[in-house]
Amino acid sequence: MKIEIEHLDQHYGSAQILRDVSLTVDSGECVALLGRNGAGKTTLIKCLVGTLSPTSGRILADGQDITAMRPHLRSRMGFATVPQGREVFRELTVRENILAAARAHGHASDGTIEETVERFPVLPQMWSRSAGQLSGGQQQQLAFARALVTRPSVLLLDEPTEGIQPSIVAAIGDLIASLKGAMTVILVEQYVDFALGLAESAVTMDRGRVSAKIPKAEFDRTVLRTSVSV
Ligand SMILES: Nc1ncnc2c1ncn2[C@@H]1O[C@H](COP(=O)(O)OP(=O)(O)OP(=O)(O)O)[C@@H](O)[C@H]1O
Repeated sequence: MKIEIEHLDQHYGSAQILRDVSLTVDSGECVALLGRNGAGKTTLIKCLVGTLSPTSGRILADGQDITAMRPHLRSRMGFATVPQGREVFRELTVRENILAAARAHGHASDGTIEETVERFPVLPQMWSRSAGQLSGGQQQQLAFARALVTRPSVLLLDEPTEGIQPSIVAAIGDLIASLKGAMTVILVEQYVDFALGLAESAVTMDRGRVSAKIPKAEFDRTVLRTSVSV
């Protein structure tokens, strides 16, 4: 699915967080969204998910204006997210977390769950545990599985490596690499090398503004790393 963000502004009260953000992400493209703490990356992701409404501007999905569309309808349309902090349902079991997402999209019994869970060998071992008992890395894998059982066409990832041990980071990197081309991916990351290793293009965000999109061939010639380091 192609995503077009046009002149998006967002405010929290009187504070302007997003400033005239425009960005086009082609169908199947993986774009890295980089920037310091507080730059506005999560706010932009929430505008795409639909949990925040922009003050002005438009968001188009395959040409359809979805700016005012509610989150569950965007989800049905093919948007899925792995939010910052994972936000798994801690009181529910691993199975229940996955089943709830799959069921909401009509994929409870068509083989999608089995096919998805195969990608995360740790999850079947934890199947009946409550999600709150899982380690951070295991919860992150559950959050990915929960997103993927919806068979998304757009995957919005908000700092998937945050607070995760290196072995799981590598597994998450392999997973994202395997998804490339099959869905549009917007990858918010502070871990610049991880993001640039996966993305085909990158944008940096600074005080609510995004840079022009930088193609992979130009990653080394840009100031991407320094513009993000804290
Ligand atoms: N609910 C809120 N009310 C008021 N201000 C907020 C709220 N949420 C975020 N902000 C502010 O909006 C700005 C952008 O925050 P946002 O979380 O989008 O940044 P970010 O680039 O994702 O940073 P981080 O890497 O820390 O998650 C920050 O100045 C933050 O303090």
